[in-house]
Amino acid sequence: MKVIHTDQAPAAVGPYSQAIEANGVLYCSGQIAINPAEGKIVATTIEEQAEQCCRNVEAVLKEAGTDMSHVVKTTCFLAEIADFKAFNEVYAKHFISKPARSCVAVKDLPAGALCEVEVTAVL
Ligand SMILES: CC(=[NH2+])C(=O)[O-]
Repeated sequence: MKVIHTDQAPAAVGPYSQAIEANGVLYCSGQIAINPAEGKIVATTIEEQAEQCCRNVEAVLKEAGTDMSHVVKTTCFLAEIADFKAFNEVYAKHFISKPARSCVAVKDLPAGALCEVEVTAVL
């Protein structure tokens, strides 16, 4: 088991690692739209936040030596299901290989985020 950490993605906001590699699988924690340089969410719209989430995911994958094309499953959380279409438009630009996905709306997300993206990748 190996802990993955990069300063190019936000530091954890709770007791978890950015990702854990185990048996050839990379389990990534959910990414909210924290800008790693600012240490806080600066994006305001769902499109901007989805973009930042995807960039954060990409940074963690890169640190682990992989990329979006190796993602096999994602779980996406939205604070508002009304954002589904706008979220999808940004998401689709990043997850070209269309991994399996579950997308749900939840009551609240950490730090008041509008969305969160969690991925699992095969190394
Ligand atoms: C943001 C996140 N992944 C968490 O567990 O709070």
